[in-house]
This record gives sequence, C-alpha cells and structure tokens, in this order.
Amino acid sequence: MDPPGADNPPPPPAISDRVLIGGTVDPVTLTADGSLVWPGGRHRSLSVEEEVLGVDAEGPRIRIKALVDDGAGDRACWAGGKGGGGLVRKDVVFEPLSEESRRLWCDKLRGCLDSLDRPKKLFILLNPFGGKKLAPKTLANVVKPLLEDASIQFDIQETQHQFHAKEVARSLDLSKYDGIVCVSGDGILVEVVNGLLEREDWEAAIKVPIGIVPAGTGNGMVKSLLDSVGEPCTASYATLAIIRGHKKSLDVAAIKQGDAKFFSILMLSWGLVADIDIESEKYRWMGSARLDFYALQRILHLRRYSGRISFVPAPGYETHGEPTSYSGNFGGKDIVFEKSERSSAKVEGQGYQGPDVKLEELSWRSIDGPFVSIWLHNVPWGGEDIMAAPDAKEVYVQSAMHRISLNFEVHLMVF
Ligand SMILES: Nc1ncnc2c1ncn2[C@@H]1O[C@H](COP(=O)(O)OP(=O)(O)OP(=O)(O)O)[C@@H](O)[C@H]1O
Repeated sequence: MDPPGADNPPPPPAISDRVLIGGTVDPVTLTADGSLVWPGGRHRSLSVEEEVLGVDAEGPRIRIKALVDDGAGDRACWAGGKGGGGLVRKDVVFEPLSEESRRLWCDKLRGCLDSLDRPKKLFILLNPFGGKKLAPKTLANVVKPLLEDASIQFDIQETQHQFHAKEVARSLDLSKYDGIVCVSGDGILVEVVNGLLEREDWEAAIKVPIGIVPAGTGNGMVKSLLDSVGEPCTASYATLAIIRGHKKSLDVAAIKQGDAKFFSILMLSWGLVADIDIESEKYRWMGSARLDFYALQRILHLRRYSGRISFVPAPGYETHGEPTSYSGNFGGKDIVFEKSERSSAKVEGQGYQGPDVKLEELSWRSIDGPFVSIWLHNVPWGGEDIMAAPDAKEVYVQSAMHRISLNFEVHLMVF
C-alpha cells in the first residue's frame, strides 16, 4: 500500500481521542483500516487484524493484548520457552479521560475484533506422547495463554491410544466448535481427517477447519503452511495463525490397499521412507533421533522393491514414464480397476466414498521398478527439516488452520 500523502489521504479515524498513556496525555487513534496508533515508544502502532489478540477493560483502563514480531527471526523468545519464534507479547495500556470515552473505545476495539471472523470455541486434541513429548508443555506455555488472551474458549482431549483421535473426530459434536486443533505431529492430524471422513455427515464435517500446532516428530503439514508465508514453524506462529482464523483448502487422497481404505493429506510412502518410519518405532526411546539413526542403517543396507507405478501426470509432467492403459498387467498379475461409474477407492458403509472420477477416461502412464523409495507429496515439507517435494502444489496460505477439499485419489499397489 502507498504511504498516506496528498493523493492518498489517511483513512478517516474510527476513533481518536486524548488518553493517558505511558504517564502523559497523548492522542491515540484507531483508524478505519484497523490500526491503533499512538505517539512515542518503540512500537507505536498495532495492526488489530495481525497483532491484537484481545482487549480487556480494567477499571478505568483498557489493556490491549498483542503478539508482535520483534524481527528476531525464529529466535525462541516467547514465554521464556521454546517454540516462541520471533513473537513477543506486548500489552498496550491506556486510560481514557472520561467514562463515555472508555465505553466508546471498548465498543470500537471489540467491534473491530468481532468483524475479523475469528474462531470462538475450539476443540483441542493433544498427544502427550508425540515427538519429544513436549505437547503438554506447548499447550500450557504457548497455546493456552494465547487463546485465553484472544478470549477463545476451548475443550481439551488428551489422546489415550493410537486411533483415539480418529474415534473422537468420528463422534464429536461439531456444532459446538469452530475448529479442531491438533497439538501433535502429523499422525493425529491424519487420524482426525480420517475420522471426519468416516462420519455419516462427512460432507459438513470435513468443512470444519483443522488447526495444527507442531508437537510431533513429523510436523510437515504445519511447516508447509507456515513456510509458504515465510513464517517459522513454531508453536506461537501456528497458534497465532489459528487465532486469526485463516484457512486453506487441501486435497485429500483416497487410498485403497487390499481391503484397507483410508485418506491421506500429507504424503504416501512406499519403500525406504515407509520402512524408516515404521521400523524405527522400536527406537522411539531415542526421540526424533530415531529417524536419523534408522535412516542411516537402512541407507547402508538398501533394499530394492519390484513394482510398477501407474499414474495420471499433472500438467507439465506428461513426458514422465511410459503410456499405459487404465487396466493392465502389473508385475505378472492382472490387476483390473473396477469398472464403475465412480472410482474403486470406496469406503464401505457410511462416510466419504472417494472422488467421482472415471478412471478409464484418464491418461495413464507408468514407471517400472525396482524402486528404492516412492514418496508422494501433497505439500512440500515431509517434516520440519525435510523439504522432500519443493514442486509439490504450492500452499498459498497465511495459516496453520486449513480446510480440506476432496479432489484426488491414489491406488497403491504393492506386489
Ligand atoms: N496416548 C498415546 N499413547 C501412544 N500412542 C499414541 C497416544 N496418543 C496418540 N498416539 C499415537 O501417536 C502417533 C503419533 O502422533 P503424532 O501425530 O503426535 O506424532 P508424529 O509426529 O506423527 O509421530 P511421533 O509419534 O513419531 O512423534 C499417532 O499415530 C497416534 O495414533
């Protein structure tokens, strides 16, 4: 935006008044575009949309609770703990000179916040055993205080076992919440998506925004979302994004493997990466080092997998692989996709049944193995420090809160 000048007059003040601030009486202005401006000090203005969490009336005074970027990059500095990023808490307190002025300031500031369509009540899923087991600390030191400052109510459910998050998402009364937040790694997020898609009311359920605060070994989704807008992958940036209520639609892959059917939003792997992920479970006591440790072992003793990947290329990738037909002979076995109006990746019973695509009408290509690893990515980052697919569909989002859209389907065949 151009700076205010003769051709670009400043927006009319929504409210401007002389108030007691920092021991002196000075003019403070809330502009029509939602900036709070006052004289003196280092930070002399706040953007209500981007920085203000909430407003409290404290007797004759008004406290504006904000979270500002101190320009220190991803330095951990918030709440004296890790996960803060370059965000620092900043309260601005001032005292209007009359009761009428105080009431007007409260109304204007709260009206400005209410117009931002932020969530009012969230359901938080917390995995105390994800990653370095820091989720409870992250919740207590970062997520809770920020949500409280933003006057966002929340209910918390700790996950008790594998697939608990999925069960909860399948039966949760979604009408009570404006979003589900996972304080976890990517595993809980994927469970939530699967639980929502298995509901009878899946079409409405999958529109409930899902937020994620990094607290696992793999935090690829939140890293991809925050990195796309140049923000560090920390708990406070993720929580701020959730408070601000920004959303991004993502594709869901419907997976069929034998009789098992499930949905994926982050990635699919077969071969090396899947082996590292699954087989390193026995080294969980090492924390996140287990992945590096086991990766080294697997790389020193590489396995190769026979197979054929059949795929429908994205625009620009039509020359990859060889042309093939929709049904064919794969690795000595005849595998024929179901001839159906809809696709073959159906989930029996209620819930999402897979995308409405006629597979036989698509232009298939194939690549023959042996393969060391197959890694399909929906977003660039597979983990916080694994930029596995820089060209994966770009995520233009200023948020760690995303909506899901249902677009593509993957058939994974191992033989
Ligand atoms: N109370 C629990 N005890 C054991 N496992 C659990 C519990 N709650 C959830 N889980 C399982 O922990 C797994 C990992 O969860 P999460 O998403 O937090 O982390 P991650 O980054 O995917 O993996 P990691 O566990 O390696 O950190 C999930 O698959 C989930 O089913």
